[in-house]
Amino acid sequence: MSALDSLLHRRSVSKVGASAPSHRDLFALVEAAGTVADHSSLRPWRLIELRGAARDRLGHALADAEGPGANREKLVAKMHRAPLLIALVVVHQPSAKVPYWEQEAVASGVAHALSLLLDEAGWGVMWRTGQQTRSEPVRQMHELRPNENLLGWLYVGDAPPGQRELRRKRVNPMDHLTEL
Ligand SMILES: Cc1cc2nc3c(=O)[nH]c(=O)nc-3n(C[C@H](O)[C@H](O)[C@H](O)COP(=O)(O)O)c2cc1C
Repeated sequence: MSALDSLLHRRSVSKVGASAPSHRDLFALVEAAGTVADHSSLRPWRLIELRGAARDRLGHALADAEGPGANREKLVAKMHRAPLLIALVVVHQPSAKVPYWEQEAVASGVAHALSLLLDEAGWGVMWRTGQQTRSEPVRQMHELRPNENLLGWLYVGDAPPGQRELRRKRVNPMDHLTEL
């Protein structure tokens, strides 16, 4: 499939099944996603796989971040919407030339590319975040270093069988593209 076709047919899948790509399955996709444009090739990103009980620990960290009113059970259950969560991490590299925002743009590009590649490989994927994404308990649960921040998680599992739902509405290029 061409990049054009892959993008036009991509859909986020909110309800996925119990199978997920293995650690090894991800290698080729991560290698390809890592080819995005990257000023000074700083590689300012990394990914963390969360499977099994790691998802429970994330639910508890989100509940800790929310405080006393949190519905802990519900938050833990939400982390089980997919068998694999891939945490997206921007790793800020010291650089006089490349500011932080450019490095976030690179990490975000990797995340979009990986999401597209997983979709093209037949997996169901959805990028999710939440208000507590950059909270201290969630940082600690991921063992982030001081120069790292989360960009959310790709929820990955097998796509439901049958015809894929087509994109409801495409953007109108004229609304987004101008000339000077
Ligand atoms: C950084 C980022 C964070 C997102 N967080 C959420 C989220 O927490 N919950 C949600 O329902 N959708 C979230 N989305 C949107 C979905 O991933 C998805 O794009 C949306 O449901 C539209 O579906 P589509 O990708 O098929 O157009 C997020 C997207 C991005 C890029």
